[in-house]
Amino acid sequence: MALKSFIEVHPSSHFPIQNLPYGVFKPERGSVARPGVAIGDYVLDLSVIAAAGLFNGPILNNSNCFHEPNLNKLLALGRAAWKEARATLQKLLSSTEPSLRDNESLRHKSLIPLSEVEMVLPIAIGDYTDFFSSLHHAKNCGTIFRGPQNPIPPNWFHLPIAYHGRASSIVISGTDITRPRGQGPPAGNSPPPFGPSVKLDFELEMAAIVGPGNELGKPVDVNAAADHIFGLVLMNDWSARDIQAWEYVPLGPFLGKSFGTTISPWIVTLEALEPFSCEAPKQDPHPLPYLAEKISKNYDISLEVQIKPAGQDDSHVVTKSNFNNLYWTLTQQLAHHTINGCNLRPGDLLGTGTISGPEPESYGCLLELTWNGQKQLSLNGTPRKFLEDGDEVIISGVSKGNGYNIGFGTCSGKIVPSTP
Ligand SMILES: O=C(O)/C=C/C(=O)CC(=O)CC(=O)O
Ligand SMILES: [Ca+2]
Ligand SMILES: [Mg+2]
Repeated sequence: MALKSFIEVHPSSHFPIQNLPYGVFKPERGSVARPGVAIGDYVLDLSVIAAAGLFNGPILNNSNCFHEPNLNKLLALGRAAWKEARATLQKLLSSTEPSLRDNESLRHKSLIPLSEVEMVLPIAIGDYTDFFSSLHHAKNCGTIFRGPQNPIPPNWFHLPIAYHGRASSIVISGTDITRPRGQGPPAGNSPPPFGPSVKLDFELEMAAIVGPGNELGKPVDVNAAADHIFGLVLMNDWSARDIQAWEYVPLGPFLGKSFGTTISPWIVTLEALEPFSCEAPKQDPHPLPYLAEKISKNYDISLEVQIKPAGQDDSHVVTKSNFNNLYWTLTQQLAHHTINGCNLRPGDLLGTGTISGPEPESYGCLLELTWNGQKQLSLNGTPRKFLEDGDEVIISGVSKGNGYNIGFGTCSGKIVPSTP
């Protein structure tokens, strides 16, 4: 029989007992942030569960990792600790286990309605890297930025291309994004125009949260790389296409992407996603030995982006994609990142790159959806080429199982005008 919680969970909920995603929250304004897991419409306060001595497995019984304002200590402990925490929490929340179910005062202290809490960034992010792993996205961007002759650079099929992103401007879902100002491409011999970006875009992405990481000089083997990934979040790599198009030659994205990156508050673990793992696309040419993995895994996660235009009450779906559109796997990305000896640390964030599918309805950003503004979208009659002030972008992600969902909730942000 399917695992069931004593807490009522609606079948459409993203957070059944099979999921138990991790986040960090404040029960009320001004209170201290602490780790929790989502269950139905509640968050379970893990600092209260730890203080009650209920993390009684061999690895976690004396750990203070649940009394921290972020998850970095838990991330550093590695897969054995994560498995122990999951087993403890699934048992504690199950319908047949009395220790929390029948303890009214503990239930009252540890289970808080999600509607009452403030979610904060769940990790301290030391470094953020963004990959470029959807073939469709690479092809479309290449065509738009560099022309149709050779849209995909020759290195693309041999390595997961990436750039170093900016960790300081990563924000939690719900944070407003200020329209960036900067230089755009000049027309003819005129000087470059300067001002608020006129081509502000979203990018539909997910990101991996790094666990223990590796010592400087010691690469991670691709077949062991999954043990270094705690879980996934939704991510919006906001991009100013005019700033980007002018600045990116030859060193890659800089100010066109460093003004804000939004992540969802809940980290869904790889354990919870395991039932939705699927074969990754066949790679041709065969990758070099350090990237050739015994098991090449993707995940079946349905992704959707909605835009709620300025001044309107309803949001409109602008694209539907799936995580399984990625060509390079998470484990190949991580192994490649460390192959030169570069060290990854607990809490590092690895963006997948924009997740575009093959069909125009599955493109992962407005640059592709409107072909750099040559076409416009209709949001129930409201035209859009790029984002306008007041527009809200809402990403959601879910894996649909037999009678339950493993969901990510949403990742949203609203554009506010440039500051002069
Ligand atoms: O093709 C380019 O020059 C740039 C493409 C991007 O903007 C993509 C980037 O941020 C990586 C990604 O999201 O896939
Ligand atoms: Ca990106
Ligand atoms: Mg960004």
